[in-house]
Amino acid sequence: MAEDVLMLNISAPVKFHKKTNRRPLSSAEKWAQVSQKINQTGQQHTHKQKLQTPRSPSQRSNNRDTEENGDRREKSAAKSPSKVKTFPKKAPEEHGDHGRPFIKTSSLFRNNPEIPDVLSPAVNQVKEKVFTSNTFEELNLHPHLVATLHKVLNVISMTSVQKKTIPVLMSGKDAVVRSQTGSGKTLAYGIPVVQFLQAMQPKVKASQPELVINTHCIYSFQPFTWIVPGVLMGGEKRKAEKARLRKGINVLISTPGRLVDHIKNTLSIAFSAVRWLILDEADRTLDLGFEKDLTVILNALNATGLARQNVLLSATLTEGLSRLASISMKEPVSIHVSEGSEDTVEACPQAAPQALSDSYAVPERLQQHVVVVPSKLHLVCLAAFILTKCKFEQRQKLIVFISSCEAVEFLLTLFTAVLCVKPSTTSTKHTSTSLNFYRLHGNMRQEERTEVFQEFSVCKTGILLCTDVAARGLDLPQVTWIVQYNPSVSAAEYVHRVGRTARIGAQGSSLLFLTPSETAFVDVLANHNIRSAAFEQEVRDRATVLQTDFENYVHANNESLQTAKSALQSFLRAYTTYPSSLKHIFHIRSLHLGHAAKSFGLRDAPQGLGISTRYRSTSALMHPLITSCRKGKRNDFELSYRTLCYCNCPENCQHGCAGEKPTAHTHSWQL
Ligand SMILES: Nc1ncnc2c1ncn2[C@@H]1O[C@H](COP(=O)(O)OP(=O)(O)OP(=O)(O)O)[C@@H](O)[C@H]1O
Repeated sequence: MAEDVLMLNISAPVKFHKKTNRRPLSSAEKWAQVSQKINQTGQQHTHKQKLQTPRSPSQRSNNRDTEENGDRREKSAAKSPSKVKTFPKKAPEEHGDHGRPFIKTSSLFRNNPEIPDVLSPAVNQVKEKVFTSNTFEELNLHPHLVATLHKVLNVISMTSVQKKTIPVLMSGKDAVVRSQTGSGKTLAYGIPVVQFLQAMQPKVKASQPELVINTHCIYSFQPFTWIVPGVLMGGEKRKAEKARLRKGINVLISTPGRLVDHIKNTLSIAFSAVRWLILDEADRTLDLGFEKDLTVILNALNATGLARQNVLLSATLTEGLSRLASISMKEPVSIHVSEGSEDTVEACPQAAPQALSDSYAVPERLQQHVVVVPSKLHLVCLAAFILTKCKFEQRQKLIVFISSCEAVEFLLTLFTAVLCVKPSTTSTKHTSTSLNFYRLHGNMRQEERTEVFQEFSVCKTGILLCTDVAARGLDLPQVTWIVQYNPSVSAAEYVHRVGRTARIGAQGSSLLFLTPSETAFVDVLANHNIRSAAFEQEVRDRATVLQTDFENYVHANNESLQTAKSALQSFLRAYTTYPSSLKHIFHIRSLHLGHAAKSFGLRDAPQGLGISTRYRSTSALMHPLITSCRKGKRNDFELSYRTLCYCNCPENCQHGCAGEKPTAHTHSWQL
């Protein structure tokens, strides 16, 4: 990376602050200054010109994007925008004009791989209608149950999956149910279960628990006081859970692992009384690790010999489920909610899952986007997107998916420190940029997770940085954007992630970050009939200002430096976990370590990464990373981005898309 070096004198801003006796400017403020300048000088210019930092006449005379030109722009942008000072290109060991050492850092815009055109393959989008005109009164339910649906849950008409599933389950049959995310699957099984429990005679006594096991939440219906739900999940104290079981519950909600734990260690579970087994997110239970747990659970249940109703549900059930269906179900009815497909198929255990195609439905009013960004620019692009949405637009609620817990923690700390402006103590004006960051990942205590979930549920605007713990099943209201900062490990997980928005008929958008070498993932998604649209973008000058702030923060002390390094390591580790079917797209060898390091605020590829004692297995992977370093390909970014927009909802599209073919729109990120 020797030729890819930018000299920055980071001590200059400190001098400037002392002289003026002002507090240091945050990135957001620096950007605001840049934007203001741009607005003042560039009102009548073209869109592209508007977004560029004003240049000297000599610079303006040469608009060609030569390397030298690029260098000059980056150098000037890396300084405080109000006091632009350029430095001649010097050897890394040289010193600044006051004897202060220059910091060596690689340029953001050089040696990036070429950005290929992302051609979105033709996709025959699977569509599912969310609502029907039918009401719950038609179902012969207990009047209290219907009243609770209306008054407590504000639910009047049935969704398609509810209309198809509730009668099947009330007739006592097993079912395999697939319908899109946010279409009301929980009530599709919750209502029959509550109807069943309220009708039982004699009423269940707390000391003789009837169990309904599922892996998802079920609503507590207030009028039926004898219906007592209880939850078992990792992260809670086992003793408290045992006590809860002993008191008596008749709806047991549990994760597979925790239930197995109790099967092996707790005597308080009366499996002989189990009447229902519901596996929500059933395809997930087949994932590595869970299948073994599930076998233990099924064996424990089957040992009782009692008849039981079984239900499997997910938005992404595929034929891979046949094994599970054959061991756990009796002649299940396959319910597949999608327009033009066989709606409800009576089937034998083997046939039912085969009736499910590989095409996943996504919510009709979801607009999906892909942005191709070189690794080096990932961090600033994410920051730019967050600032644009949450600072310049109102009521934006974002969920950002990140591949590891450490990276979530790192980005939370970095963004809070660099992007969130603290209120000025000298001014009465509240200058705080209202960026509310939250985080959710598997290394948090259960109580903490619940707290964050509740806070983010009720907040009007905010950014949730999370891992895939938030990808499935969570019903968070009014989420406007799903950002996949690191791509999901499968098309199914993509569907669940984007399904956290555009729920129950609402509008929503998603943005998938890919590096140039990962663009083939778009084809993988298209194979499952998932349609995406391309973004292109540029953020040259302001991106460099921001990147410098990130790097300064990370390199300010040893602690933040180590945190960044371990976040990078965790990202690399996560990158090795893509399934072999996707390794041709997401292979650790095609990652450029130096560029990936940049996206963690590190100035260069960390030297000692491979010697880490904690992640010895990763160290072996470092060598190919360094040797696979790609050099020399220059990347020209545009200052605006174009969207190729395929709208699933032509009637709601602000761009006027017909929905049939992609339409190009030009946008700008207001940095
Ligand atoms: N008939 C209905 N009318 C209005 N709202 C409903 C109806 N049924 C369910 N809802 C609401 O829709 C939201 C989504 O429901 P739910 O979480 O059950 O979806 P899901 O299909 O299980 O999604 P996922 O696959 O993501 O888990 C919830 O807030 C729920 O209260």
